Amino acid sequence: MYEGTRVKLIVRNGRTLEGTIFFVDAQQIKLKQVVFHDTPQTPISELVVKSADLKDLQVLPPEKQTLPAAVTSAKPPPTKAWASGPPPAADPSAIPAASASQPSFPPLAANHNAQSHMAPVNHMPSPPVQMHQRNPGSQFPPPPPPSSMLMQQGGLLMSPSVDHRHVHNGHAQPVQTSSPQLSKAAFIDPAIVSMSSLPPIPSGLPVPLQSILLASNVPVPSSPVIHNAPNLERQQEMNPPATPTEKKVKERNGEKEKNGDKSKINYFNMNDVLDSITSTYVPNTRHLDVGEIQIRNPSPVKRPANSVNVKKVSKQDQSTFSEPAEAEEYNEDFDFVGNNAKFNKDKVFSQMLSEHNLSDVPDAENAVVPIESIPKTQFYVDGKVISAVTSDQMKLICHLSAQSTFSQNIIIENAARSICELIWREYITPDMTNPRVVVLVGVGQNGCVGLAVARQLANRNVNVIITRSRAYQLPNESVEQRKYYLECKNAKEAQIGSLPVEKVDLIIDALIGCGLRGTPLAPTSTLIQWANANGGTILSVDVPSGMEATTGAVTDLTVKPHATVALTLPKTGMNEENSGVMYVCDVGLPNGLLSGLGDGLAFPLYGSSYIKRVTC
Ligand SMILES: NC(=O)C1=CN([C@@H]2O[C@H](COP(=O)(O)OP(=O)(O)OC[C@H]3O[C@@H](n4cnc5c(N)ncnc54)[C@H](O)[C@@H]3O)[C@@H](O)[C@H]2O)[C@H](O)CC1
Ligand SMILES: [K+]
Repeated sequence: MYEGTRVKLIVRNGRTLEGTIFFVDAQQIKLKQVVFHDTPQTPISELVVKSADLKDLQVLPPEKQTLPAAVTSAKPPPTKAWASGPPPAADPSAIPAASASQPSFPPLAANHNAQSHMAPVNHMPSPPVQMHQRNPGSQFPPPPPPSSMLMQQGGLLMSPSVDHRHVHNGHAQPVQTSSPQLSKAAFIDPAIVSMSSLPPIPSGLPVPLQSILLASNVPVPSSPVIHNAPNLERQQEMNPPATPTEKKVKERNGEKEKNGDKSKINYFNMNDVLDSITSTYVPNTRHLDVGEIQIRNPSPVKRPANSVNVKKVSKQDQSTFSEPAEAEEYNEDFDFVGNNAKFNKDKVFSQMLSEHNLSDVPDAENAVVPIESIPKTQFYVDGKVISAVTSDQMKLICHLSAQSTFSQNIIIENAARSICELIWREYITPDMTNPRVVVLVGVGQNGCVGLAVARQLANRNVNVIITRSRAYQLPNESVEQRKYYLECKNAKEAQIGSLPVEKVDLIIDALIGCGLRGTPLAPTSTLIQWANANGGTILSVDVPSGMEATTGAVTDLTVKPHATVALTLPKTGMNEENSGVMYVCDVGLPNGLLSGLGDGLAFPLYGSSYIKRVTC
């Protein structure tokens, strides 16, 4: 039943994504139509999230079952940089049009100071409701408010007061009263329950399902989940025959008892849970036969007599507790939110087991996308969060700088100087005699930076050879930068076929940056293969050539660098496996120009250095 359900996940690296479930089992949730909230312009058609990588899961209401509209605005107009060479020949693996859409810059954090470009304090992933509120331009419209929706008012998280005693069509209907009150719910968003706040999952149960369960476990005051307890009673009266899962559960409970373990696994109907969540979000929908959510040792709490947020626990409600008690004990105000952690989660897992016989699940290991390869929007410099950008966002940065009166050659020079700072510190050291450096130069702006690095090194008597992937066809910065380089006394340029076979000391990979389209074609691919085979230390400019900057996707025709210096900001696809040691460098773009990108980006605090180490 949950196949086709659209869900919102928070994964281990703190990122939020939405997708439609098409398969779920103990190890994984397979999603299609996946959109990361921070990179909505780059939807991913299929994604497998390992259970171990899940932090939270929320089932979205039916209104959100469709993929957010793709950004259809025109791609950035061609810049001088893009005119630097014709696109590669038709390539079936070319990046689809969607990735060329106008990038957007969602805010990174509420406390980010855009004007000063100060790195914000690290923050926890925001619950969806708050995220929508913070990002009015978001392509994700907020869902209809759940009864417990949090509201942000005056910097405090507020929960609207809800009186559930109103009844419509025979069902309790939440009615929001006028004055929001600060409530306990302010600190627990029932729509997305933090797993860390809940007790450990019993062993032997399918781990990813805990998220579904936790997400569905919305014991907010007067939740329809609780209201439908009578249905459970009816169900129990009917005493249906035990399902295979139920049998398994009984067996396990038997074993537990034998081993002196008093805890019990309970049986749960997952479909009902998911339905119930939907009904929590969507007013006027039927309330469902969900009464099996159980609370262990629920504790009554006293509330002020005049509180409108009071919910009496009825006798019916008690059947939802795993250890039902005498009616009197609960016939008073009950703190459902406070008792959140006591709800029994196990039943859901058991039901899921029955629907997906785990022994039938194919070995999905190969299909699993490690969470590390999911694009990251945050990295760290000196312990502070900095943003990462997709290739489209980077193109927008390049476009803005190209459109401004600020000279491209200044950016190129700054990038090269910053990279040289690292080279002199780490890669060409005084103990080296006559170090040999090969600079692989592409036809775009990435190549320009390589040419400027080559000049800086040649000026200091380093034995430099450049090799271009292609001759330049238009007058542009590439032509200018090559001319400047060739004006150095000891400048050398080699044809592709005459590159040294013996190991060189350093290879500067400046073939392709964010302008990659599809798998590298010859002769660029030949240069990539040469670099990987040479054995010399490779330093990539901006991104390893041949790597898709947004996703980090690599092929056999991707440079495998020892280190990568990202220009301006790291790219979302970067990690230490595909990029080596990661650095980010200041290219000196005026910060007023960058503020035109919106206030969502956090830049490194460079201090006296122009290049900084980046960590995940
Ligand atoms: N503000 C900054 O940080 C700046 C960064 N810059 C760097 O410029 C690149 C983007 O420049 P662009 O010219 O758009 O693209 P590339 O240099 O990455 O290369 C495009 C070039 O590559 C060829 N190409 C594309 N795909 C293939 C392929 N599959 N096979 C072979 N060749 C391919 C194509 O012909 C294009 O011409 C950015 O990443 C930074 O590194 C700038 O310095 C400006 C400021
Ligand atoms: K590169």
